Amino acid sequence: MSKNLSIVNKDLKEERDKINFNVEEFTNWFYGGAEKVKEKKYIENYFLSDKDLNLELDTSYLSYKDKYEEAVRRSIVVYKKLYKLHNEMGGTHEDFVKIMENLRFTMGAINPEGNPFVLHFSMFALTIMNMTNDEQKAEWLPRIFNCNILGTYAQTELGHGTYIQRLETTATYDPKTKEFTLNSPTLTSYKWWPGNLGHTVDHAIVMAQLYSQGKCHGIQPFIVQLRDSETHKPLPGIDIGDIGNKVGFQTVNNGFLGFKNVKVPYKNMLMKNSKLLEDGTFIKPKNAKLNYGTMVIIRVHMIIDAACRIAKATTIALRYSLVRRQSPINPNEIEPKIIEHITQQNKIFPGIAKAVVFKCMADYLTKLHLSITQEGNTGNLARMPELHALSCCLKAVCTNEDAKTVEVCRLSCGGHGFLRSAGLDDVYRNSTAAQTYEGENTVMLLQAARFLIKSFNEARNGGSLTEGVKYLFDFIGRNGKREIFDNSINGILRAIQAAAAGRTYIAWKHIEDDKRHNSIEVATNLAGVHLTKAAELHGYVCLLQVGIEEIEKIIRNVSPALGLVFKNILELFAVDLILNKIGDVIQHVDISNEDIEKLEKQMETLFKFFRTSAIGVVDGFDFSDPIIDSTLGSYDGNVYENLINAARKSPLNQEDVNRTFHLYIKPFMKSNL
Ligand SMILES: CCCCCCCC(=O)SCCNC(=O)CCNC(=O)[C@H](O)C(C)(C)COP(=O)(O)OP(=O)(O)OC[C@H]1O[C@@H](n2cnc3c(N)ncnc32)[C@H](O)[C@@H]1OP(=O)(O)O
Ligand SMILES: Cc1cc2nc3c(=O)[nH]c(=O)nc-3n(C[C@H](O)[C@H](O)[C@H](O)COP(=O)(O)OP(=O)(O)OC[C@H]3O[C@@H](n4cnc5c(N)ncnc54)[C@H](O)[C@@H]3O)c2cc1C
Repeated sequence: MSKNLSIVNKDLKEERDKINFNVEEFTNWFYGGAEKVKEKKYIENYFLSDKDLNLELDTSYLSYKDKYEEAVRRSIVVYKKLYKLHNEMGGTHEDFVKIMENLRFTMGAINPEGNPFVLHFSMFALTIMNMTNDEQKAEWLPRIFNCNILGTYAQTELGHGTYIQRLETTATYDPKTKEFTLNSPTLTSYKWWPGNLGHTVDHAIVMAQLYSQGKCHGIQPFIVQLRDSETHKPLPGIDIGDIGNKVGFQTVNNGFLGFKNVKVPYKNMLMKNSKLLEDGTFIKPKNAKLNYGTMVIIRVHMIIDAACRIAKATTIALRYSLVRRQSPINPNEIEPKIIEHITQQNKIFPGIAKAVVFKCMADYLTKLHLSITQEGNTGNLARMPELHALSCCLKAVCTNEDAKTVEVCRLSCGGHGFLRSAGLDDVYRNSTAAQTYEGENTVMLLQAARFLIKSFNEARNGGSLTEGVKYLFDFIGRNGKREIFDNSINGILRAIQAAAAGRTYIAWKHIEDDKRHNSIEVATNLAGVHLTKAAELHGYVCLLQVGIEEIEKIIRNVSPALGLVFKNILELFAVDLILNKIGDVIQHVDISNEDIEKLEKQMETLFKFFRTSAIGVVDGFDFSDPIIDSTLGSYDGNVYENLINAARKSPLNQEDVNRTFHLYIKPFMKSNL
């Protein structure tokens, strides 16, 4: 852990002295082993110690244009170093991945409002790696890797982001010239949102409707050059720019893009899945959704991002709550640390538990993705729908929880939480953006619900179910009887499963009833609210189930003291979950008022136990001060000194009297109105 050299606040020190487990052991679990922690620290320090980055400059005070330019400058410093480090490490693909994984946090500290090259190293590179044939890989990958070209992923248009089947950009193939002609036939067909598109990149993967031999063959990916390699001027027929100020992501350079008769060579259509012969004959892919593959990979990655944002926000909120004193609980005693107020524990402790369980889920989903992708490479696509449903569901549930938790952390810091220097605003902006990008969350839940309803029909007909939805059999087997509640972790899991299955049944019945008067599609739309609730509950079932399985394994492999902390965390997650979903549970589970009161009491006991471990767990997330970048959340806890020092750096404080006094205020005051 990188601790700064200042003296640690005595209240915080007192808390750390009481930690009764090995924090380093927790950190090693969080990052996947001691070796990985060492690598992380080395890589972090390698980049952040570079004076050329000029991290002293607080970019939040800069203009929109200056922020972008500084973000580009800093990113180039980082990428030059990245290649140097990569060579030093041995230059393998694995080395590159290692550096990129660790840069995830470091880049956030360097460019807090977003990275103007993020799409090049994520969606652009991933699409080329996964959707090209061997010749295309050989042509493009070295140029991408060496950054001779820079690219983005241009799918969303002004008129359509969700319903991508109706994207309007066209790519019309002419077998005589062996070229595609790209056009944006309407205003709504303009690409709109792609990150880094505005002024940074010179290439893009463009999703466009393929027309060949007079027929439309649906959306296909094309590599398109947008800007001249020397002058960076837009190429003929390309109308391109930045979409303007946003709620967050100010330096990501999201852009717009229109095409007028832009010629693209035959070899630039990505041909791993769909194929077009030179004479214009279209050959369908094995599964039409294979072209959606990059979105699935990113949705899988988004679970760990959500876990880390929650970990960062709870670190800030907890450290502050152990230093801040206010409002005596007993009028005759001194003001306590605000964490002593049980409502404050209720705000922060469940968040810490979520970060841990989401991390377990991220590990699980990454492994599942790898194994289903390997099956796919051998031509077996059977489990693709399962992965799609699970990644949509968890992307939505985890980013919704993430945004909610980060906002609660801000509130838990009172007024100071509203300061930019508290460091919670960028985390929140990134969390809330994640609710929309890579598939809007309601839409993602509805995709997951589609899978649930199919599985429910399958279960009713005695078919087979994938492991994660087998609980639907239990519901059907109970034949209308309610699940009996028992107050154990597995009892809580069964209760949430019963609630998820019950809500799936309600949605299914709604559709069946409405189908008598409406088409299946209309009936499904009318059941939408139930469907999203069912999918959300299913997401919590998955989280708790995987949390139980993974944490049981962890407990077997760590010291008894840390094992107890993990047990405590799992129970916190489970009890918080059931209390938050009690309305859904009551509908389908035989649970008494006494049971609920017992759960509420159990929560208080869990808080009491976790009170001494909490600081160890957030320290164990191991965010160094430059990464946490917060006046309230630094390791030393010197909150008030940090706040006044940050305030003194405000540009307005660099002079005693601002010129507006002589220009406007004084004349106004002297004018006698
Ligand atoms: C890295 C940091 C920066 C990141 C920046 C963010 C970048 C971005 O935001 S890029 C743009 C992301 N855009 C999106 O995510 C768009 C969201 N929309 C979609 O994914 C689709 O339109 C979607 C899934 C909602 C609907 O797709 P559509 O083709 O209309 O399918 P639809 O007719 O509803 O049928 C769904 C069927 O397809 C299947 N399906 C859909 N997607 C997939 C998939 N990816 N894999 C497997 N199956 C799939 C479903 O299982 C379902 O099967 P079934 O019919 O058997 O039930
Ligand atoms: C920060 C950020 C970065 C982005 N980066 C990229 C990028 O790099 N590349 C790229 O191509 N795109 C990018 N996007 C676009 C993003 O993927 C889309 O905005 C997203 O998929 C949502 O689509 P939409 O904007 O069309 O929303 P809409 O679909 O118009 O959503 C509006 C409302 O309609 C509802 N709705 C829509 N369809 C349905 C339905 N079937 N059932 C029920 N409700 C529905 C939604 O739930 C929502 O409430 C980015 C977006 C953001 C915010």
